[in-house]
Amino acid sequence: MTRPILISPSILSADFARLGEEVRAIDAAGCDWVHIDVMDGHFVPNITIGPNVVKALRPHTQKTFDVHLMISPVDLYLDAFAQAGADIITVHPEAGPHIHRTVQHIKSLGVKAGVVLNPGTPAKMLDYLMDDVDLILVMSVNPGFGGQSFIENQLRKIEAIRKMIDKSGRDIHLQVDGGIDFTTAPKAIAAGADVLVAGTATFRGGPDAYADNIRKLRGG
Ligand SMILES: O=C(CO)[C@@H](O)[C@H](O)COP(=O)(O)O
Ligand SMILES: [Fe+2]
Repeated sequence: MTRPILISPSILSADFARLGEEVRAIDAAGCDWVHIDVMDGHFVPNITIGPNVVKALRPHTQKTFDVHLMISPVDLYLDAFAQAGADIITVHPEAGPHIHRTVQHIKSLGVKAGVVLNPGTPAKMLDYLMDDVDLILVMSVNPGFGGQSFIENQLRKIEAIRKMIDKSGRDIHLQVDGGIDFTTAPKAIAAGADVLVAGTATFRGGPDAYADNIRKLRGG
């Protein structure tokens, strides 16, 4: 089955001194979504941005803001990211005590809810979330940094989750994040992913290269 492939560039690899311009540039270059990595220096060993920056970026594009929260405890900050303009909020089950409650909370804010699995987290933990999630994200690196190498055995997890989604009959995006480039993108798509996050591979070469990079990642 062929499904549309969406590209969500991670702005972690953008020039942070010119973030608004960078978001406009990837929008003009044909990205589908904008992936925003939020890190707290506690859940992951890196610190990035908070809701104020998301809010400041919101006027620069109308594309979907795909916000990947790597913060713990996560529940305290869901409202702030929704108010800042997130369209999708994706959370790690390890970042709070009650993942089912966290998913309901996100949905109650009128935002789509994603759940993200670290490389060591099994697909099985999704069993009782399939009725509620809008997106499942498979991390193909350990979270915290851009520019890491794709962990090949996550392809098996993507295949397993694709089967779970098809069986559910629900419209759930299957996203993959980490080490996605022109070699690994086709493997992730073949395994069943329909949304590719790519930081390094989108922003490599500067603004003149973004459109080409996005087109190649999509398989065009
Ligand atoms: O969430 C993360 C890392 O924790 C990612 O979104 C990275 O930002 C992806 O970067 P590349 O591997 O594509 O460079
Ligand atoms: Fe991410």
